[in-house]
Parts: sequence; structure tokens; C-alpha cells
Amino acid sequence: MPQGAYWTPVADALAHLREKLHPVCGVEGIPLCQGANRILAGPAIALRAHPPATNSAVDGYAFSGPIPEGAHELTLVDDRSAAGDPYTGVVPAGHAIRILTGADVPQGTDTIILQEDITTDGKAIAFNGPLKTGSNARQAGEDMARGQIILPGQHKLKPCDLATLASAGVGRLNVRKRLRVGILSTGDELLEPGAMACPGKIYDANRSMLCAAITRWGYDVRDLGIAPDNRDTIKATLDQAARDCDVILTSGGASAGDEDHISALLQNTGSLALWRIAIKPGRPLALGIWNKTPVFGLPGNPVAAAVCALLFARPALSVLAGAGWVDPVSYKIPAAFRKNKKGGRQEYLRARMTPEGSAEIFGSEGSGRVSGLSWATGLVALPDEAVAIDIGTPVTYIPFGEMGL
Ligand SMILES: Nc1nc2c(c(=O)[nH]1)N[C@H]1C(S)=C(S)[C@@H](COP(=O)(O)OP(=O)(O)OC[C@H]3O[C@@H](n4cnc5c(N)ncnc54)[C@H](O)[C@@H]3O)O[C@H]1N2
Ligand code: MOO
Repeated sequence: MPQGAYWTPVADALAHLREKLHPVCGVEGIPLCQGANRILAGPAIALRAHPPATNSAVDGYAFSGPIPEGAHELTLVDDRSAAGDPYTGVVPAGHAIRILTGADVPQGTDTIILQEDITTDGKAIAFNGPLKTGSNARQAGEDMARGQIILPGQHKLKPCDLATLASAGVGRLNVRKRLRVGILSTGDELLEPGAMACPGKIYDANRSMLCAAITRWGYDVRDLGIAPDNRDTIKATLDQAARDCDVILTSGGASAGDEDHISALLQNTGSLALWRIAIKPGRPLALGIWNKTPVFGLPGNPVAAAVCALLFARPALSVLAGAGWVDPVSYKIPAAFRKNKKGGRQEYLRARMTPEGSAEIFGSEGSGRVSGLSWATGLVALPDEAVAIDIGTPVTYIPFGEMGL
């Protein structure tokens, strides 16, 4: 650790964000079909029981149970109950009725036998017991009761949640308005991807990555482009962005070099809350406020920008967007590598899980080695303190998928 500066521990930086941030997005009503990735403004209540009526889980025959052990014969009612076209009469005792999967179980019946388990001449069915009452029937409300809370407020909706809500009769949702996230790259050296290459220039890797992550997280991306290393231009860009966005993510210029304008500008406003974090990669993360809008000054090196976005921006944006703080889900798996880590800062290594279920790491820890981000399927997180990792030592693995990527 370089001397002469204070390095905020990762846990302190996360605690600071968690304490200071609060939801900034209003509420709007939307149709259910647009709900994926949106955040519920309040609990979702089942407007209808699911299933709404007891229905059949199979194609077969319905009758009144229980049926004792032995051979049985039941006379068939000359009708049927089908999904969407239920039988509305009453099935008399000692009778059975043809029933199809999903059809309401008619009055006078409560038990269904699979069509494969009977023989029939079209007038009666013959089969062997025993059958318990309720066999092959899906009871009304067994999945969701009317009035039940089916999803809590602050929940970010997954595609499968839309099936749950639809089944419970919910057609419209009250959700948080989408968080507007500005993404700005800074640096004279940056070119738009695909532009004519020239000496001294590199392609902007961070903006596409960050814009895509923001979209995956369900937020509204405001692409602020590339700003040159000119303090007035960056200042004007931030002024406009603070009007158009709820939060701004920048990359580059977060350190303390002559052209590191983001940290300098935030420092000038007196709002640079956190700057140097005890983390590798990502040491010069600059967290501040620009005209009341939170700014995440991510480091320029793409790997550091990715790690800081996942570790700090993701939970913070989740709070701002109304979904509350989210910790990444991690797994303890054996290391497939050796490393002697020094104490003082947390380290995040590009990693992937081997077919045997252990964690291998990318060949280089250089935070400009962007290809390692594509190689990896997640990160191995190493603690602040010194650790000696040998093959088989349990390490913390966080799949990118658990961080919404
Ligand atoms: N004296 C010190 N120097 C540096 C320190 C330090 O603590 N003291 N930290 C180093 C670390 S660690 C990092 S990370 C970088 C971060 O610095 P900045 O955030 O100021 O980033 P830049 O200097 O602007 O850029 C760093 C590096 O990344 C490239 N870059 C920037 N933006 C992009 C982009 N959008 N796409 C692709 N590559 C990008 C840039 O060209 C530089 O190579 O500071 C160290 N120095
Ligand atoms: O944050 Mo830097 O990327 O550690 O090299």
C-alpha cells in the first residue's frame, strides 16, 4: 500500500453508500407485459386465487373418491369437462365423466384417474383402486390465495415473475420510474469503437460495457459520449448530465494525475465523499455529488471500471432505483490456483469455474487486460487481510450472473 494517504476499506465504502443513498425514482403504472426488470413500488397482491377453481392435472376421468383397493366399474356421463369449457352439471354418485387437463372438476367429483389406467367401451370405465380423494386434482387456491402478497415491494421483476402475476389476475403494475443513468468516458486518448485507428489513441472500451450493464440492470441509459481531458468541457458535460440523469457513471480521470479531472472537479465542489478505496483493481474510485446528482468516478482501466461498477455502483444504483441494497450472491469453492496475497486491500480476480467446480483465475492481474473480462465468468474475492491460497483452499466466487450480467 502506498504511504501518505488514507485508503478506505471496501466494507466502509459500501456502508457509506448504503447509509447515504435513498430512492430517487417516482412511481408509474405500466401493463404487465412491460414489467420485466422493473421494480415494484409496493407489494403485489393476488387479485384472484390460483388455480381459481379445482381442476384436473391430467387427461382422464373424474368421479367421487376415495376408491378402495380392487376392481371398479363406473358408468360414464355422456358429456365431458374441458379447459375453457367446463361441465356445469352434477355428476351422480357411481358415475364418472371424461375430463381434460386444466378443466374444472365438475360438481359431484373430486378425484381423477389417468386415461392410461382405465379401459372403456365408451359407456363405462373399468380400473383398479385404490385412489385417494383428490388424486390428480389441483385444488382451488393451492398455489396462491386471493388477497395474498405474492411479491414484496422493491422486488425487481424477473421474466418468471410475470407468469406468477398474470396467473394471479394482475394486468397492471405500479413500478418505479426507470433510473436514468448517465455514462461518460473521459480521456484525450479515446476513440469511438470502429473509428479510424491512429497513433496515441485507443478505443473506448468502458462505455459500451457500462451502457450494456446498465441496460441489463433495467435502467435507462443516457450515453454521454467521450469527453476530452478538458476541465471546462467535462464540467459542462456534468452540468447537463446532472439535469438529465439521476446518477452519473464516469470512467477515467479518477486518479491524481495532471489530467485526472473527475476527481479534481468533485474535490473542488467539496463533495468528494470517498476517493481512494483499499481494493485491487479500482483504487482510485471517486464518489461524489455534482449539483445534487451522485457521481461514480470509476477508474479508467477497464477491469477496474468493471469491478468498481459491479461492487459499488450496482448496489448503489439498486437503492437509487428503489430496489434496495443488493449484495452479490457468492459461493465458496476450492481454488485451482496458488497465490500469496499481501494484507491491506481486497482483491478481485477474474475467474471462472472449472467443470470440476473449482475456481481458476486469469493469467494476468493487469487491470488493462480487458480480454480477461471476456475469459472470466465471475470474480474471486479475496479479503483485506493477507492470505496464502493453495490448490483446494476455499475461496469466494461471485458469478457474473449473480451480479446481473
Ligand atoms: N500516482 C498514482 N497513479 C495511479 C494510481 C495511483 O493510485 N497513484 N492508480 C493507478 C490505478 S490502480 C488506476 S486503475 C489508474 C486509474 O486512473 P484514472 O481513473 O485516472 O484513469 P486514466 O488515467 O484516465 O486511465 C487509466 C488507464 O485506463 C485507460 N482508459 C481510460 N478510459 C478508458 C476507456 N473508456 N476505455 C479503455 N481504456 C480506458 C487509459 O488509457 C489508461 O491507460 O491510475 C493508476 N495510476
Ligand atoms: O484500479 Mo487499478 O485498475 O488497480 O490498476
